[in-house]
Amino acid sequence: MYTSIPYKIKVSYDRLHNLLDKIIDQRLKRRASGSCWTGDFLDVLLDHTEERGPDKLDHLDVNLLLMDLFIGGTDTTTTTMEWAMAELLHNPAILAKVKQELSVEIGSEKDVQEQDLSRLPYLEAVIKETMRLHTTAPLLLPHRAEADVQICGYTIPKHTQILVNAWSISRDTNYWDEPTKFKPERFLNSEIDFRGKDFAFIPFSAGRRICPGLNLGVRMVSLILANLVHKFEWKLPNAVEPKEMDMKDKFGITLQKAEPLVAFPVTRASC
Ligand code: HEM
Repeated sequence: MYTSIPYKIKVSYDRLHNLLDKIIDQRLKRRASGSCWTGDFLDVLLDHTEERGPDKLDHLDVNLLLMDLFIGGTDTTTTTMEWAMAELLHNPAILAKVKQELSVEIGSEKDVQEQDLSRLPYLEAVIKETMRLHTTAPLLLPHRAEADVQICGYTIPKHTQILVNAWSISRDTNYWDEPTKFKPERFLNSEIDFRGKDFAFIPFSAGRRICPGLNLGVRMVSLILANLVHKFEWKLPNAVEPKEMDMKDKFGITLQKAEPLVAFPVTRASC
């Protein structure tokens, strides 16, 4: 099944596959013993294995679906988080604005909660700008034409593999002013969103195959970033100046930082 992928990745996939098998088996035993239905995602999927009809899944379907979510949801969110933190440390004036927003809206005593996120427009702009400048999946995922199509005078034959360069789109000077600069302000008082209707900004893709984890991903990244900034001061190692930080990227399915970010958290009280 995974014959065309590198050996190291295959081993990780196999381990994840086995781990998920164990979790599914445990849950099946619990369900068979009559323990209560938790209503979580796994229970809902397993309910579909007991159905008859076109929606019926088997245990392999459940395993592979969960694997898809693990694979789709891990590198993407951690890479976005790392870039967002790196940009904030690289741009102290922007970091100060995020802190200011958090201090006014949340106050120093409280943690940031999910329901607070709608009151943090500057944080949201920082996350959008991170996804624009460091497009998490630069070529999205490969697609394939189901039929011959004509686009702008070009013929795309049926079965052609299509890669959409979302990275280059989000740096196109026809749509973006000073595209290589990190400027969250460009998203303030702007309608541009990443939900697939603005084709100049498609970090989650668009259309039927748009990332199904969009809402979860954005919430996770926003909540974690907000609390990291709100609860800690951050120091760079070896007295590196923010402007000297290495901000180069390394091409891959996800666009990682070439040099992993290293920074030390210091709790507010001990600063
Ligand atoms: C910042 C976070 C994330 C980003 C930037 C992101 C981005 C993307 C992109 C660009 C695609 C390819 C869409 C396409 O062109 O076909 C994709 C697909 C996918 N994502 Fe995400 N994603 C994120 C978080 C998540 C999370 C948290 C999950 C699940 C828990 C997830 C699950 C998936 C799955 C299952 C697919 C494949 C969908 C399909 O094949 O139709 N993603 N994501």
